[in-house]
Amino acid sequence: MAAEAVTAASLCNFSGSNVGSSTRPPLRCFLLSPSTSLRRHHLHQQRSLTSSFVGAQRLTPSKSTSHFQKRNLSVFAMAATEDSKRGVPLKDYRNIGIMAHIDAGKTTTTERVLFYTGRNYKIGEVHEGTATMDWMEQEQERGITITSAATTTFWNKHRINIIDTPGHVDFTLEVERALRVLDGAICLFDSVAGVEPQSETVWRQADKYGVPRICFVNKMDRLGANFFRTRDMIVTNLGAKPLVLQLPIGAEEVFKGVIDIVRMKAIVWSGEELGAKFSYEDIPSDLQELSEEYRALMFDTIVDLDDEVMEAYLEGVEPDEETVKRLIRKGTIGGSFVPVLCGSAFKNKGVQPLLDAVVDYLPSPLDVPPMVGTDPDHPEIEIERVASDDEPFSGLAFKIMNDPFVGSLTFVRIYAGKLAAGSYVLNSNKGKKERIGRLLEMHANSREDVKVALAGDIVALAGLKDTVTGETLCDPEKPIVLERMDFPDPVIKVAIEPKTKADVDKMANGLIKLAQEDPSFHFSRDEEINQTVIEGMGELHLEIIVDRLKREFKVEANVGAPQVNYRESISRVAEVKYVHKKQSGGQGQFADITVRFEPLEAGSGYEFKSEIKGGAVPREYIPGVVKGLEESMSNGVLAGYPVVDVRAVLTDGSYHDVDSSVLAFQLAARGAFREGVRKAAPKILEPIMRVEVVTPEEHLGDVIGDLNSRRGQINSFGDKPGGLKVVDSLVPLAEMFQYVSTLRGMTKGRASYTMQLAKFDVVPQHIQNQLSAAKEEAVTA
Ligand SMILES: Nc1nc2c(ncn2[C@@H]2O[C@H](COP(=O)(O)OP(=O)(O)OP(=O)(O)O)[C@@H](O)[C@H]2O)c(=O)[nH]1
Repeated sequence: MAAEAVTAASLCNFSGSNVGSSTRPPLRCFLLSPSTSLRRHHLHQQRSLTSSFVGAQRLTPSKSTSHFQKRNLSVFAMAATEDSKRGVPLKDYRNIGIMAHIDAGKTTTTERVLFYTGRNYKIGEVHEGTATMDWMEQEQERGITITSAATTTFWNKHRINIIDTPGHVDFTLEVERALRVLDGAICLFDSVAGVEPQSETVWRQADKYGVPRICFVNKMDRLGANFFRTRDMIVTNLGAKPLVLQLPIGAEEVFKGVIDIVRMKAIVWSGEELGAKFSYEDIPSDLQELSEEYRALMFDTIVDLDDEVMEAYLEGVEPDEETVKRLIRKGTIGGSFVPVLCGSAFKNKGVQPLLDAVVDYLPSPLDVPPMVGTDPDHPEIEIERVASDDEPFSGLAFKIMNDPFVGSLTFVRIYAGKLAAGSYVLNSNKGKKERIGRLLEMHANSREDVKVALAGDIVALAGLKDTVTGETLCDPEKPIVLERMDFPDPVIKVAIEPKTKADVDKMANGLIKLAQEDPSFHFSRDEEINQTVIEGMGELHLEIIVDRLKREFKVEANVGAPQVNYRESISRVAEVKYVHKKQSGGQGQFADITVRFEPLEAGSGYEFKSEIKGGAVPREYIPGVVKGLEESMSNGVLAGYPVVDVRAVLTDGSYHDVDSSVLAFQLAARGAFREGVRKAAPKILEPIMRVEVVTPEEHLGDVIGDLNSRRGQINSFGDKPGGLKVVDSLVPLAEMFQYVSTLRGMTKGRASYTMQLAKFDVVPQHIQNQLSAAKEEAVTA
């Protein structure tokens, strides 16, 4: 199977020197970004805004909520009072993720973290395909991490929950999901490749969710490793402010360890095998001056965060280690800067200090703003949940996985309160109760049944029936809907058919399960062409779905050619009067409506509004109009694609005392839609992808020529270390199928690309004609 990106390793066959990048720290004295409190206030507001926006869109749960509340109150209360003694105080929790570009070493680093925290008994190497985090078969075969598995581990009496996040662009939704439930993150970079395109995407996503980060410059042992260049790229490519807390001792094959700028000590590893010992030593004399410069720079940066410390510092008193750590922690959590560390996960150097930094600098659930949700029955009312065991139970389901042993597992981040096995909770999005069968704490290669989970925990629940990703589970007595995630609509689809008739039910069952796990995956039955269609975020995404059908659900399927998810919309306002009349024999049908169709901003979807006055269309018939219009919206007039960004306003109409009915108005609405949309200058829209290609300079001409031939629009060019060029472009998705093979062929496998949805735009007229003709052909066939 073709992966959509070529590995970073294959790009970087240049020899490493520090060309163009100074080891010296940049000039001191720079302005800090907005103060901690300001930023947190902003973040808080941002979360609140999102939640009220989402709340307004959400369907209100049915009345059964309150009935259910009464019935199950006692069960919940009983279960929650069971033994729930907290082993680790909440302030010592770290819920973190590891984010990176593909192949930067996320899986290896996670594996090492699990080894050094003592939970991983037998370590797996990624290249041998046995890494324990990659527990799905095809991940092992492909050597890429697709799903986020949550793993609990312990370091220095701190409980660290790690959520593994995927690096591949087709799985950005997984990254978003993980970011939602994290309190902090490690951002990994390959010290040879520096900041790569996918890291930029993930970095922006982390900005969106206000996730504090520390950076780990990995692979310092590789040929071409360059710590300082990566630090510079954190400034130029990510617009972030790095705070260098470690300097490498050597690089490439003579990489020995790191200098700890906080303690002013060298940390040197005795070997490179798993479990190699390290010792604190004096800083090598050739690095003494540089270390002092970076220490001074660190002081300059952190003292700004505390007036008293600043005053003392200006008078020549350096803050002590405890104060330094406190201020680094404050600045990291407040987003003033990002600590930068380095090492080689593969060669077992730098992992323990990285774990110390997670504990020292990343936030606990108490350090981030309280979770804000809404009242299920009154979405306009906001409710806050402080991270505490004493608050009502509130948790968010962020991942569903099919486990071969336990069945379906729902991963939940508990924001507040306690959750007991055997208790009942409320799924407040659906207004349905769920019984908690088993509560499992997940480790990389083992799972532990626990009786009670507490605020801050990430646990897997077995036995839930109705809950899907993104939904809230809460105390039935104190219902809350936490923010829902926005899931992008799929951009690509393929027809799929089981190879044997006997597999029809099995396939349907598999598709239902997979769609529950992954909200960016949709499937539907197209009765017109008698086919099942699956939709997703990219070719690889759908290939993996088909692969999982085969492996997990034992369904062999034939798959059609991928197709783009086009949309239809209108360009101008048009009003139409439509009369539906049938009055020959028996009961007649009569409905008369006037509807105005108005174009809306991109991304607005579809809206209906009634401006009927004086009962021109009686109230009981309006649902008929709504239904008729809604049905038509899924089938545009040009080529049958869903219609978006349109408001339909019912402005006038008339009815007949005997012959009018809901059905007659429904049929009139369909007619009004057909005529009205035709008058409103309909258009077909296509997904346009932002495509970023990184290529050696000698292939730049070919890459650009090829993008142009794909209707691409080149936005900008840039330089990357090692004579690489970056081309930033917008290309219609329809032109990007199998791009990976073309790019490989054209550049001898030395270029890579990333791609994500940028916008929907109007297709050229000749393509519109082709799509309309194809639709007509399919209907007449
Ligand atoms: N030389 C060197 N190689 C490393 C290091 N860390 C990881 N690698 C190698 O880099 C390759 C990719 O590492 P992974 O850990 O799979 O990277 P990943 O970021 O999890 O990749 P995806 O799962 O595809 O996102 C593997 O062959 C690793 O052995 C390192 O510190 N030094």
